[in-house]
Amino acid sequence: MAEKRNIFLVGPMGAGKSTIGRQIARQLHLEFFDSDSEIERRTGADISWVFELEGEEGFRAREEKVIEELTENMGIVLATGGGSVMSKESRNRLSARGVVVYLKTPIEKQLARTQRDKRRPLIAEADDPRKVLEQLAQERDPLYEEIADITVQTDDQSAKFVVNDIIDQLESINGLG
Ligand SMILES: Nc1ncnc2c1ncn2[C@@H]1O[C@H](COP(=O)(O)OP(=O)(O)O)[C@@H](O)[C@H]1O
Ligand SMILES: O=C(O)C1=C[C@@H](OP(=O)(O)O)[C@@H](O)[C@H](O)C1
Ligand SMILES: [Mg+2]
Repeated sequence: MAEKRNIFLVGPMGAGKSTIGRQIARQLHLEFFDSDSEIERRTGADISWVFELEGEEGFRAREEKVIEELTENMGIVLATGGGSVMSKESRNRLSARGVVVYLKTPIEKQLARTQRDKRRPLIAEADDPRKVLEQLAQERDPLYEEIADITVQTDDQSAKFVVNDIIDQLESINGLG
């Protein structure tokens, strides 16, 4: 049997990492994790509360720890938070321990898909969410590119289409599918 490798989803807020990651896991019969959900489970607080109490720095430390531990697994799907690639350690762990799928998404789509919610304080509390997303993209896009094994555009494609596209591409990578 082929070695069971991990699948890690990276990309900006609203790219669909959590939604698509869960569906890929279901289709491939793999266990699914979401770094934000894991932080919420461990702290008993929602993401915006973690930001409020511990600042972004505190949240990033938790995120790095969760990624460190989850990347030790074998045969999981992990949806990361959009800022996880800011950590060099996390980038190294993600690229060493699985196939990294970058969900590339234009800011227009990100805005449409991200309503005010408790998981995205960086834009929920911003006066100009578009500007924030543009700044984050400038900083982070090269980091997503740096570790991506597969890049998928998620503009107008349905989540289902994106899931099938990723699974097709995973099948052509040695050891998966
Ligand atoms: N390909 C897609 N097409 C349309 N809507 C999508 C797509 N992918 C995700 N969504 C929707 O966008 C929103 C944000 O998706 P989510 O998975 O939370 O993104 P992320 O985890 O990357 O921030 C959700 O409401 C989800 O249903
Ligand atoms: O881009 C970011 O810095 C963040 C993205 C969020 O996750 P999603 O990418 O799943 O929305 C969440 O981790 C937090 O609000 C910070
Ligand atoms: Mg998510």
